Amino acid sequence: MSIVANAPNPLIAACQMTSTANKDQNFATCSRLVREAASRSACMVFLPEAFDFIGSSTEETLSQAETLQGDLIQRYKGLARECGVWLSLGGFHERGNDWENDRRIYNSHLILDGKGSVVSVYRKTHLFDVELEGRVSLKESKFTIPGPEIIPPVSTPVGKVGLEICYDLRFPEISLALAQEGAELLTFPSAFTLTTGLAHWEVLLRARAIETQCYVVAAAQTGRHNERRTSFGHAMVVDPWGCVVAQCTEGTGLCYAQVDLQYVRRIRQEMPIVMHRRADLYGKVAAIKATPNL
Ligand SMILES: O=C(O)CNC(=O)[C@H](CS)NC(=O)CCC(=O)C(=O)O
Repeated sequence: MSIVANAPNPLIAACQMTSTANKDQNFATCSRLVREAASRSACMVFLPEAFDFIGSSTEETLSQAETLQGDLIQRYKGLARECGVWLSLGGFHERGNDWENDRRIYNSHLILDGKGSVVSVYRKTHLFDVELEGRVSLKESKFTIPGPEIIPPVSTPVGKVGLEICYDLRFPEISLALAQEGAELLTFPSAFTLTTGLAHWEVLLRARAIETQCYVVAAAQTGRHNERRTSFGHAMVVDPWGCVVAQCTEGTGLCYAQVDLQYVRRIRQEMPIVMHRRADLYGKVAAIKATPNL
């Protein structure tokens, strides 16, 4: 144990919640969680994908989408300012550029600073189009535009934060790219399905932490959102050695972790995997193209 009284490592909080279609109710839940984290001196709070709402149909989802200038983000800006905390708003249903014509959205992850300014926006690049017979059927691309780019890590009071969302977790290339650009923490705000979460959630998060030597912060949706959607939960923080250092219990709540950037540096020094990478060999893997449906 090394809790140094005069030089505490900054504290972060990862949230877990059950969004419904009711935006006001979800905001009330999130603002309670953020206030609680702030009262315990967390300096950055991470909210999950779809912290704004989870609709029970495509129509309901689209009808509630807003722009970054809309009322909801305005309210979150006020919350960040009032509490003086940085916020990761992981997975906002953002109206796309050509909304009037195509009614399509982005799945957007925003970072707000402690004054309430938007300092970064990442739009989810890998969309969840998955059909597991009798268990999972989601086609995100039906109403979502894939983000065009990876966003460089953002400097925050807890370190350089790389932005991802949920299903991005399954594509190690984006995590490696963010680590290469200097990320010290990777974020995966999520709404993992129960089926895939049981099988894959923790092992994927720990793998991304170990291979990038980053902290991994994964806020999560949990429980039953409507008659058709249930999420896995298990919001957690993993340290750069792959240890789960915080995890939420059942239901709505938070878990806390201290971020030790010295530890990141030490692990990278002791096991310099970046130096050992054989980039000369992997070209073919990175270049694999999607093949048409089998
Ligand atoms: O639909 C919304 O409103 C918000 N978006 C989501 O919940 C997204 C797309 S449907 N969910 C996932 O990516 C689950 C990934 C997953 O479960 C896995 O990779 O196994």
